[in-house]
Amino acid sequence: MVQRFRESITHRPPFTSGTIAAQPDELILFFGKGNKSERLDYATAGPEELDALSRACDRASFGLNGENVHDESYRKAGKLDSAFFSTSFVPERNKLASIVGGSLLEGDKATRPLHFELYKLNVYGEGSFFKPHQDTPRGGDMFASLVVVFPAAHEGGALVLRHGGEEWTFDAAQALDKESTPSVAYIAFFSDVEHEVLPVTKGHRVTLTYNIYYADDGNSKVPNPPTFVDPHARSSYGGTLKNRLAELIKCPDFLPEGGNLGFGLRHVYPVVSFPSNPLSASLDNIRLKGTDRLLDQVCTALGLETQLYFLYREDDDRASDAVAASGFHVDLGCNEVIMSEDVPYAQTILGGEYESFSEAMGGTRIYDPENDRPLDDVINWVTVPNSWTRTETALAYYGNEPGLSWVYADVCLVATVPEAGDR
Ligand SMILES: O=C(O)CCC(=O)C(=O)O
Ligand SMILES: [Fe+2]
Repeated sequence: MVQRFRESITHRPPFTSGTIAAQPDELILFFGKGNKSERLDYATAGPEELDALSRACDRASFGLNGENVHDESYRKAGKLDSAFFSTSFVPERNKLASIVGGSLLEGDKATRPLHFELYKLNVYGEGSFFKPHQDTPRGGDMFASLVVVFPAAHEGGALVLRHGGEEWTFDAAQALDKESTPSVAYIAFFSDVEHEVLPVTKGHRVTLTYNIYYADDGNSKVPNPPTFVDPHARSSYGGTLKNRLAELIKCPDFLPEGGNLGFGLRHVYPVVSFPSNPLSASLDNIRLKGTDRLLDQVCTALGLETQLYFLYREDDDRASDAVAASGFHVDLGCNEVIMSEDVPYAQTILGGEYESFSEAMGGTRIYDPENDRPLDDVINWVTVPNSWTRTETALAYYGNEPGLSWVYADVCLVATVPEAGDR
């Protein structure tokens, strides 16, 4: 059951979808092939204006064995290349780019800047569809596609996604119908996801498609990406997470006396250290996002208290050297210790005697600053802690030579499970 819960955290659907509010100017479209262009406002456009847009389109082709082919038994839709229309809807300028980046990507990938390349405008009139296919990558760093569906009245045209034996459906028409303010629907999916547009049964389904690329070499970092949980995740993925955790803690054999569950965070966060006191770092600035935020909410909703901790590892050579050299000798009785930020750093390092630790005494424990020793119960890691959010702390030590060493701490989340009778 722990395995099932763990999988519900790490196994995410390969797409993100939903609706977002659109500004009035984002719903204006200019299009045309000659010298004069036509103007269309999705907020007010009726069937005639949408028909005019449809007539301005070419027949959409698709890639088959490296060639563009027209085959209306495979794809029936109209298209305009980006040279023939103009829109002020720009994902990087509204919240969509960060929504897509923040919910599709995790870990250090989520901090990489993305480029959204406007690809085509498509009009799917009545009877239009696009049979199952994968999108042709247009360059090495393209990893996903984005479809934005504008609020033109239509029915049908749901997008069906298939990946790893699973299937999902996103009906943009239905999603837009539920909105009372002007909005667009969006869906972004990884390039290896097969997808299909079901036939439009009424009206006009007008979309913009974008190719999504990494816009860097993989080494640069955007320091503080926005906090976000996408609505799809909250409902379906969040629901699974909650059910699996509920099922786990309902079982009386699971941590009967209570205990701690530990989670590695799946996003990168900024950790601030204060220049006036290099031995302090703060968890205050961390606002959890994406999966991490969802997990925190799910734990809290099920009556588990949560807290962020710094995790110090014994297998960090430099830390052990520094500790050994600092002359403290308190046996921690475990090989990893985690502590909240209000533990002064000097105490942290009290865990000397690293060498005497045996595997049998192993495990991660929470440091108790009042008694200057770790608490008895260990952390049961549900997901492996990682080094995506890491602090470096300088530690001066005095041995036969004075020196300076760095100690690393990784941020993780711990949820406390009450004893079986109390949950
Ligand atoms: O319109 C859609 O939802 C998907 C379109 C598509 O798959 C494509 O243009 O490659
Ligand atoms: Fe496609």
